[in-house]
Amino acid sequence: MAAATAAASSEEAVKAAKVLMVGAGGIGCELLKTLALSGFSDIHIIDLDTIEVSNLNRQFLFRQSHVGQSKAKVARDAVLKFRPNINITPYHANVKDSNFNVDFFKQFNVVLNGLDNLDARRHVNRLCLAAEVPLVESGTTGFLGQVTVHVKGKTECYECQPKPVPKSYPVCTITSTPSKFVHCIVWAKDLLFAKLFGDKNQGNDLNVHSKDDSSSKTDVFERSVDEDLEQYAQRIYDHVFGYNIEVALDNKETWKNRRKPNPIYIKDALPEDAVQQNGRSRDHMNEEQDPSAMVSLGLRNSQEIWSLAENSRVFLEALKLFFEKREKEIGSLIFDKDDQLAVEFVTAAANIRASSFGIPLHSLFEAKGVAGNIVHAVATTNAIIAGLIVIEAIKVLKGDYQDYRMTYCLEHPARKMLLMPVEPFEPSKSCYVCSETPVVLEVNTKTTKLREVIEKVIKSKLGMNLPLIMVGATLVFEDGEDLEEDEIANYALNLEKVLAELPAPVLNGTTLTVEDFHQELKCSINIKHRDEFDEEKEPDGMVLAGWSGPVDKQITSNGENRSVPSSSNTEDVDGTAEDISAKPGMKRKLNEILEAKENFDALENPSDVGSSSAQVVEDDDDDELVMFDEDPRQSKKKRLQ
Ligand SMILES: Nc1ncnc2c1ncn2[C@@H]1O[C@H](COP(=O)(O)OP(=O)(O)OP(=O)(O)O)[C@@H](O)[C@H]1O
Ligand SMILES: [Zn+2]
Repeated sequence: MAAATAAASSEEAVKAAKVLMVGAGGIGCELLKTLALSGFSDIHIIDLDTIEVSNLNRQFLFRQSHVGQSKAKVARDAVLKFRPNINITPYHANVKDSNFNVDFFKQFNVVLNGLDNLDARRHVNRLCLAAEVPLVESGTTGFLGQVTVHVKGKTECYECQPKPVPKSYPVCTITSTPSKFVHCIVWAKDLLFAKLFGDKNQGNDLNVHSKDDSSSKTDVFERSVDEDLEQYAQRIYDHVFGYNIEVALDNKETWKNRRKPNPIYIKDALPEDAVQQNGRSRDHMNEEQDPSAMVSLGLRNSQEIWSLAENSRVFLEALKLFFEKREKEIGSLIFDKDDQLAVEFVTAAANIRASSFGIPLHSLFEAKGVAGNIVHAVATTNAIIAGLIVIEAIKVLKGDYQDYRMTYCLEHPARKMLLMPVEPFEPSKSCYVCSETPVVLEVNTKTTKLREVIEKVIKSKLGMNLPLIMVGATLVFEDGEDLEEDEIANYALNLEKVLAELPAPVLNGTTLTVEDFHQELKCSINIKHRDEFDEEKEPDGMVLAGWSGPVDKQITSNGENRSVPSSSNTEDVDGTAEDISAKPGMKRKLNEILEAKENFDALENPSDVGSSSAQVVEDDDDDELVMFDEDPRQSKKKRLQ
């Protein structure tokens, strides 16, 4: 649907508009209210989630009695109470569902995002481009926030600019030489928790060897059928905090210039009778309640720092509770900051490890913040951002593209400005999403299987869900539900073939055409053969150039990238608030405007972009502040005229 004519008044434009809101969370609730109060009368809302207790502090359209119900539907009902004559159409669904296709998007004059994850944001960006519907995109992280406008052919799209890569840690720091509490948390969460309760087939760098390795091939983390749970919990404790540290100490070189860790065995941390007594009061626990080590141990204050003994008790108890009360989930658990028992386990494990390495211990509340990459949401920021979304939406509806602004909400006023408007940029000519520019993939075509290219590049980096891959006129792979059996078998064979041996061989100079019909995105990948890759620097064994998307990773190096699972209610790392630092032109402008050092810090660190709970708590003092240098690309970049 074409934007209204430039001559339209704001009021007329608003009245005539049909808008789609994606996300009815922290920003979404504010946005729906502001839209309704601004005169919008045809609003559609998509949100896949149901209301949780933790949403109630800021998602003010929801009440305790709504917990468990669809956010989109409850938000609609709440707003209709004070604006009964408007139309609000809720969809309790994932925006990535195939019925929300290009035709669906085309019915709207503007799309407004109040999302909390990169995956969904990219998807909406692609559909808006395909449907030629303007997108107003937003995100907040604590006090920081931003609203950006994306109009095909006029401004850059959401994916034109690279998003900063979230902080990653070398695996050896995590597994062997932690120096900060966050390193212990990553170890406890991504290695130990994953090893004990997650998918056993997943790679894991946790050292699981025992000294007489040659004789014992068994995984020390496996619980044998007849092993008493008490014994098992103590054995794991002694293995990871005692034995593994002793093994690490054997490597004298490592500790030449570092403080040596102390191995901790359960007998040192807890007197034997305390081990026996542990969790004794559990019998009084309410069976209805979710199992909690804190409850069964009578620990009440999540803001208090537990002693080593208390952490040890929580560790043993939490481990036992997982096996006793949540056995069915073992093998498929993924750490979730809202899973109390998981947070208790990770806090205790991180603290015991921190004790060993002489790192200060932290409370469960703090540990949860670090583990969940939580920056506490600020309702006011969401309200400000929602207001700005509506302001930009009205400009879009009126066709006032000269006046579009990307607006950044800062933590501290600089030259009395708390809201900083910046003119949008033109679309990037090298963006594979909104321009036809091919990307280049350097890969060893003789050893790399098609499956690896699909997983590591096409799905993970290019963000395609259901790709179709052509080499010249030959279709080598297709994903989707409507395939014939022989096609499925044929593609399965191709997946396991190396590129050079595909029915249409992929060699140096070959161009792959990749298409995702659902996203209506088509992209060319030019192949460049390379024999060798640096395992440390290029762990994927392939390098994608001309790609500007972010990578959600927590641990890098020695061959492994670990993805942070992306889901709507976790804190996907993505780019909004930090886009600021990623825009070279903006940097210069910011440099002129901002003086306060805190503003620079604030802009460099936030990571999400989620509308509320966002991201990466990064207190790394060795994190260099990226200074606002002149970027050579800037001279080529033009402001929107
Ligand atoms: N793919 C998607 N389709 C539809 N809605 C989505 C999708 N991804 C995320 N959302 C919705 O976007 C909203 C983002 O809101 P917000 O950041 O406040 O998150 P939240 O899950 O409500 O809160 P928190 O993450 O702090 O617990 C959520 O309501 C979420 O359900
Ligand atoms: Zn683009």
